[in-house]
Amino acid sequence: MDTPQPLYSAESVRELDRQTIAALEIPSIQLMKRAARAAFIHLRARWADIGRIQVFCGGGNNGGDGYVIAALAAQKKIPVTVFACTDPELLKGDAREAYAYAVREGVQVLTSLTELDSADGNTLIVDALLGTGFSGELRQDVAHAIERIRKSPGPVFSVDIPSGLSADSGSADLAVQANMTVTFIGRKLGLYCGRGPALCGEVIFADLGAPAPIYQAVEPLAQRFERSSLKRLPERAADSYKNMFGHILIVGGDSGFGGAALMAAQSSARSGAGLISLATRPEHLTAALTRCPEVMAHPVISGQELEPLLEGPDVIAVGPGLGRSPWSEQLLARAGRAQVPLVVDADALNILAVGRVLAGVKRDDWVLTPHVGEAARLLGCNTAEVLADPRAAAVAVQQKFSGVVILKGAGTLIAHEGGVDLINSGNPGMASGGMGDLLTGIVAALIGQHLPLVDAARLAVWLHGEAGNRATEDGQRGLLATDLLPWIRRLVD
Ligand SMILES: NC(=O)C1=CN([C@@H]2O[C@H](COP(=O)(O)OP(=O)(O)OC[C@H]3O[C@@H](n4cnc5c(N)ncnc54)[C@H](O)[C@@H]3O)[C@@H](O)[C@H]2O)[C@@H](O)CC1
Ligand SMILES: [K+]
Repeated sequence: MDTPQPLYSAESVRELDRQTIAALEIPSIQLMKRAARAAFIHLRARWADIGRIQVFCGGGNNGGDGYVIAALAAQKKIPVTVFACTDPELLKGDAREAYAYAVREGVQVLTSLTELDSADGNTLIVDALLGTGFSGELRQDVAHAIERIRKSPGPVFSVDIPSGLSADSGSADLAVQANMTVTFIGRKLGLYCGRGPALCGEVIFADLGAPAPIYQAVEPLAQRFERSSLKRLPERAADSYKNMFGHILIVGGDSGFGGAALMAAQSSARSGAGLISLATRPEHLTAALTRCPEVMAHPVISGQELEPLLEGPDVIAVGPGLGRSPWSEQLLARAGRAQVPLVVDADALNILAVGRVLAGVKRDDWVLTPHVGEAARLLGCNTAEVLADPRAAAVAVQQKFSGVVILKGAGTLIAHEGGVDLINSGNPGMASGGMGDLLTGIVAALIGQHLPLVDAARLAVWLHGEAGNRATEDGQRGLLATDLLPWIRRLVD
């Protein structure tokens, strides 16, 4: 198993920069030149035949990287122009030195956007306006430069991070939309969550030769798990029997929402659960048994009828299609008292947020799976606040309710007692009804097969996204949640 990738804050990467310079015993301008060379190599590999380059430079060291890249392009006889967003006279330190280097190499530096030729499809834009030093509201002059980059028809290459994207949170108002981002020394969390995955294009990491021991001393914000770093289910013994792999009870499916509970049951089944029960409105029984006869479907018209069903299962997943009616509240209240691990999703989270049911309850043995809207309700804030810092929101939900919190998104965050994990899998085709119900069923099935809660959450998020990717052979639009089921089965072993 590989170790996960650490994801850092801007402040931590600055510390890594300092430690790298000290450990390598080189002047800081040399590290800047390394960064620019690494960026230039990737840029040339991707756009070997580009006609010309326009480099947009800011007033800090990210701009400094840009000036060095411009100098390297000039050395290779690629037509290159710099737009200096900050008057070069105002540059300091390494950035000033980098500017002088570009001028020595004959690079034309313009200080007004009106003087800059319009970019065409054969113009590569190098975005070196803002890196890890960006904070607060965008200044007008930089905003104009970003708008200009966004209008250019050709490819865009971002140095370290797309300008306007927050390295710490992945939030952005106005930001550069890149085709490729080469990021230095430490991976920034913001590249992988929130708006990051949509803005960065392909992300390439260049460690610039930073020695491995420096990473020990700096705390990351999160750990990124990929397929190779996930704990998997063990092989099954030849003499296995169904009771070894967990009995899952799915509770949900109020009138009008029967499909959600059924899909959670189906995804549990396809993730290897030994036995599956479904507690739902009587009107959904025939459809459930027709679609998935392996499921033991039970009609419940009140919380009382749920009571005997709570005796058998090893894991209970409550929420898919649960609704918010008195029936829904009764079911959540009963399910929430069961002494087995719980997976809590969808309307169960919305009911929890209101606080009439399970008020003040914290459990170490539950997994909460909110999307951004549900997380906002759980925290009593609005979705914009969650989007402004999804990691902080995931941590806040975890602190309020304990257990494991899966905050779903383009970069899904998993907050637990040991820290925060991030998993990028899936695609925009998965923005359709029923996808969350599948995830709930997968998490429950993996817990039922004895993975610790955090490992179950990680593997489930990856499986879910990867199944979504595999299922897009026929396109992303029109992808249905149930299209993922065969893929979940193929990937779970
Ligand atoms: N420190 C080092 O050792 C290295 C740094 N490198 C580069 O340096 C970058 C960090 O450099 P800096 O710390 O100088 O910071 P940046 O260059 O990322 O940002 C500072 C600049 O952004 C402007 N700025 C900040 N907030 C703004 C806002 N809200 N609106 C508009 N403008 C704003 C500041 O006025 C300043 O001009 C990294 O991202 C990386 O690209 C690389 O050269 C590798 C080595
Ligand atoms: K940048």
